[in-house]
This record gives sequence, structure tokens and C-alpha cells, in this order.
Amino acid sequence: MIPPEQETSMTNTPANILLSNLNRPDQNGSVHAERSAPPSSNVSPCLGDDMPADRPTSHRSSILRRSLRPVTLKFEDVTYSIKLQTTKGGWVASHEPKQTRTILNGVSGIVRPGELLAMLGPSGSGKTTLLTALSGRLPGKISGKITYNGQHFSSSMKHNTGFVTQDDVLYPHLTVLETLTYTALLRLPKQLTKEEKMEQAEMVIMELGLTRCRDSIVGGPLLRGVSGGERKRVSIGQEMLVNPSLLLLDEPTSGLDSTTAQRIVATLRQLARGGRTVITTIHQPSSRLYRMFDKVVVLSDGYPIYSGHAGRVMEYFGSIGYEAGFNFINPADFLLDLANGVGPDAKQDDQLEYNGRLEHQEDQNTTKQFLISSYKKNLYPVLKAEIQQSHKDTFLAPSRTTPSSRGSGKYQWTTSWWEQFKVLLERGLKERKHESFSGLRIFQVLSVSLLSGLLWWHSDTSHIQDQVGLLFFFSIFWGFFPLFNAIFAFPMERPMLVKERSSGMYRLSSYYFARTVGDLPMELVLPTVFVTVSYWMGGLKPSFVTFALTLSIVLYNVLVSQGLGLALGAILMDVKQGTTLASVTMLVFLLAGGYYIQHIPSFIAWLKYISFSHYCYKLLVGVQYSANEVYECEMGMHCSVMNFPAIKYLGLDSMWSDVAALAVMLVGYRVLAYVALRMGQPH
Ligand SMILES: Nc1ncnc2c1ncn2[C@@H]1O[C@H](COP(=O)(O)OP(=O)(O)OP(=O)(O)O)[C@@H](O)[C@H]1O
Repeated sequence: MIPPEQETSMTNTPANILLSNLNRPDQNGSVHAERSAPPSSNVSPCLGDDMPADRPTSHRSSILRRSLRPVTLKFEDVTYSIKLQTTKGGWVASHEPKQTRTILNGVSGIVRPGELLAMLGPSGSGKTTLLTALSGRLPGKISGKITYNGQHFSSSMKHNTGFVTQDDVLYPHLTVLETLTYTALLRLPKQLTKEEKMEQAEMVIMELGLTRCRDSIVGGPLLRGVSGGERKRVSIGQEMLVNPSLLLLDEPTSGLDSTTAQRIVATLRQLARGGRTVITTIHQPSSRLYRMFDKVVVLSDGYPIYSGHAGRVMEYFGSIGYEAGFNFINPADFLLDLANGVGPDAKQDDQLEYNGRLEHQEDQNTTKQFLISSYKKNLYPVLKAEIQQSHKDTFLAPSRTTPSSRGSGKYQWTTSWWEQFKVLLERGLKERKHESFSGLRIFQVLSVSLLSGLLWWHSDTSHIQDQVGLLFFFSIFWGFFPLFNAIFAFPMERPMLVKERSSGMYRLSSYYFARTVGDLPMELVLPTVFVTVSYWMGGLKPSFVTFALTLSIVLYNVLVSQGLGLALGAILMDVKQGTTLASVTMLVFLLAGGYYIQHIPSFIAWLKYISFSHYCYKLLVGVQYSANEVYECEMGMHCSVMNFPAIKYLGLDSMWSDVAALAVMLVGYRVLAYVALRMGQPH
């Protein structure tokens, strides 16, 4: 540790600057008092709420105020490459070796509890990739070393980490309070009562200044809800509920006005001051924002050009020959120019002719190369020594993490399976009630049922062909409708599922059951209404038992068809592909069902055995007509309905095997959907 009085007498070499920077926070990672001064409070968030920093200390009793398990994050020589997809050759697989692109190249740094680190760099420089790597969510192999209190990323660390993605993944129809309450119910430990969890959600709302919009819906691209800044704070609040020791945020200020952006960064700084380690990527911070950062990592094409104390950045670049001059009041502008290879004296592109621009490009590359090699020569050795020194410290003085938060021991879910199921079910019903009970859907079903009732108005066995047609229509309509609705379920929910599962919020099985059960009421109410209307209007057998059996068969068919839709959605995870495949499938089922064609060549007749509509149709006909029933086959002549060609072709014996075939499909499609979902999910 360098005594402060010596700092000023040291020569301004880059290495010394960094050494003094790295030693600035005290052993516990707490940062200087002047840094924790409250941010300016001249603007009020969420229509005038107070910011957390403006609150008197009596409000600071919340769990948000102090981190329970401080985390020191160190990353050393982090390098990450991806294999580029080659599109050459169109449909034919290319045999050329896949090209590799290095996105991160030897990035190092250290962030202690109480510090706010910002990652800066031009678009595409690798900020998000680095942030994702630090959150333990980057797929593929990362070389280098990332440690959390000297340990590798573990499942308990995952639950101690908050990750706020650039795009807010929130349910648009839930209110701010509902969003945070459901998150609290799912993420807070079972030792807390439901009331205590709800209280925590209220507290987060207060802490993040969302009180006045607590009952407003969150909204989204197609639905007006709270403002972008408020939405961002809801996302931060969701992570804050678990009081994470490590909080990572991807561009939390993008798209926001400078005042809101400042408010969000001020909140982050407050959170850091509570003993958390906070890391954020940021695009174009103003000088006001920049002053709130403790540390910065500057990336240029995936290479670091600076990693250290934010306040010493000008000194460092000055010491290697890049003085900011008068143009740069904002250090972030200066850093971004450097990361783009533009020195302070360089002419801007708009001041150059075409040829000049080409030369300018070369100059930029030379500048970048120089900055990268300066980093390697001057900053990297000191940073490495610092990281290794603190490795030793970690070894000598075990960190304050609780035993359960270390190591890779098996993680216990915060809530029971049943609790997760109940909360997810309730949340799903609330979020989708608008969609399920939408007037359009009800109109669609009611109008079709009335129309079919009118078209088949009081048909009787003398028009047996028409009656059988109505039963076939039941099987096809209630094959199509639930299938297409179910295809949307998982692809549309995927971002939410990935986000919540990545933070270990719930088991996949509890989500899956809650989702499928939640869809049932509407999936079953609509066909019930439909069958009731068209059955009695259409003049089918006036027997309550036959009606009840007909309804049960249609509902059974709905469940099977919904299962196929869920499976297609989960396998393809793409609505367009899913609906295309579903329409082909239903067309095949329609043609092979046994109504339109009764002389299908034997080599393709097996198609009907994979069609649930065929089984449904067969069962519907089977319950409608009994063996001793007759119909008028010719003028004055009566024949057994069992000899009616369409019914004879079906062969109404062995109806239990049809029920069994549908049961196999009912279970099989759902298991398939679950397996597909599990294979595509983070564990
Ligand atoms: N899976 C991937 N496939 C192809 N390219 C990728 C992939 N992931 C990242 N990249 C590329 O890596 C580079 C860094 O991406 P990253 O998103 O980390 O940049 P960024 O600095 O966060 O950019 P921005 O500020 O625009 O969000 C980009 O050029 C991006 O196109």
C-alpha cells in the first residue's frame, strides 16, 4: 500500500499511476468518503419520487443497503473467440474450415466491493461479451481466468449475481408492483414469509423511486406503459431484490435522456457503496456520469487499452503522449476517440477528402496498435501483479463469503416446487388474461360456432352425410385452433425464460407445468361453448350423454393438439417455422382423416394412424351412432348406419384403442415439448 503522501511525489509513469490507483481503496474495498456524496437531486424520478440517495438514513434499514457477501472480481487475460458461420454454398454444406474471430483479447481487471466499474469502447468492441463472460453466462470456451473471491463461478455465485440485460425483458401487462412482487416470491428464500417477501418488493419500489408508478403497467414496444427509465429501474429492482453482491448491467442508460441516465448511474453508485461490486457497460457517458465511475476498462476491437482507476485515465494517456487538450471536457469522448484510433490532434472524417480518409484509416490502426502495446507494456504487468497479490490475500485471509456461497456445492432452490408452480401459474394467468380472454378470440369462436350451427341447422339422420361432415368439422377445427395457439407459447416466452432461468429463479418443470395448466381454462372454455352451440343447433343426437361424450372427445382432442403445438414451438423456437410446419401437418391430417378420401392407397394409408384428428373423428362418429340405428339410404329404404360408406370405412370397432392412441399422443407430445425445452435452456 502506498501512503497517500507519497503518491504526489511519485513520477508520473503509467505503471506508477496504475499502482497508486489500484491501491487507493482500502483493504475492505470501501471507497473514499467524497465519492459517496449523494448525487444531485434536482430531478425527480417516476413523476417526482425521491431518489434513494436523497433519503434520510432512517430509510436505510433495507437489505439493499449492505451486501451480505462482498465479492472481489478478478479477470485475467480473458480471451474469447467464436466460429463464424459460413454462408457460402447456400443449401449445400460448406467444407471450408470455419473461420474464427477473436472478440476479446487478453482483457484483465479487478473490481472490489464498493466499486463501480464502467466498460467503455466503440460499438462492437466487445463490452457486452466481456460483461456476459463476467456474469458466467457466456457459452463456449473462455480462456484466461475469472475468479469471484478467488473461486470459480459456481451455482451459488449465480444466485448471488444480478444481471440486467440491455433490453428490458419484462411482462408488459403486469404492473410495476406485480412484477417485483412475483420476482420477490420466486427469488427470496423460503425462510421469509409471503408478507415479508411482498414487503421487500415494496421496499425496492421505494428505494428505486418507483412509488408513484407502482400500479402502472410496465408496457412494452406495442403497449404504452411506464417510461423507459422507469422500466430500466424495474429491471434493476428485480435484480436488487436478492441483494446480489455482484451486479452487472448492460448499457443501462442507452436510449435515456441525460438526466434519467444520471439518475440511474447515481443509483448504481449508491448500490456499490452498499458493499456491492457493480459493473456496467456504457456507450457515451457524459462527463457528469463519467465522474461517478471508480474504474474503467476501455476496449478497442476486443483489446484493452486501459484498465484501472477512472480518475487517472487522463494522466495515463498523457504520460504516453496523448494529452487531451482543450477539446475534451468529457474524458469519455477522449477515451472513445482513442479506442477508435483517433488521437486528440487528428482531423475528423468530415474534414477529409476521400484519399485522406484512407490514409486516416491507416493512422487510426497505427494509433490503436500503439495504445494496445502501451497497455501491454505499462499497465498489464502492474495489473497482473495486483491481481496475483490479491490472490495471495484471498488465500491468507479467507473472504467474508458464507460457506454456502462458495464452492460448487449443489444449490438448493430458494422456494419449493409447489411454491414456484403456484406463483408462476398466478403470474401467467395475470399476464395472459388479456390474450386468453381477448374479444377477438371469443368473437372468432362464437361466430364460427353460430355459423356452423346455422349451416347444419337441425340436420337429421336422413342427411347423414351432413351430420358426419359436422363431426369431421369438430375434429379438424379443434385440431387447428389449439395447435396454432400453442405454437406461440414457448418462442414468445423464450427471452423471459432464459433470463429467469439464468438467474436460477425456478425449475424448468414448475415453469412448464404452470404454463401448460395456465393455458387450460381458455383452451377448454372456448371449445365447450363452441360444441354446446353447434351441437344443439346442428341437430345432433338429442341425448345429454351423447352430448357430454362428444364434448369430452373434443376437449381430449384439444389437449392433444395443444401438446403438438407446444412440442413444435419448443423444438423449433421460431413462430414462423412452427406455423408453417403446423399447417402442413394439419393439411395431411385433414386429407388422411378418412372423410374426404375413402380409398387411400395402402402404401400411404398409414398416415391416418398418426393423425389425432382421425381418432377424434372416429370417436365422435362412434358415440353419435349405435349399431342398430338406420338411415334412409334410398327412397323408402332404410339401411344400417354402420353400412354408410364413410362410417363403414372408419370401422367403429376397437374404440378403446383410439382412446389409447390419443393418450399416447397426449403424453408423448408433452414429454417431447419438455425435453426440447430442457435441451435449449441454461441449466
Ligand atoms: N455470437 C456471435 N456471432 C457473431 N458475432 C458475434 C457474436 N457475439 C459477438 N459478436 C461480435 O463480436 C463483437 C463484439 O460484440 P459485443 O456485443 O460484445 O460488442 P459491444 O461493444 O457490446 O457493442 P455495442 O456497444 O454495439 O452493444 C461484435 O462485432 C459482434 O458482432
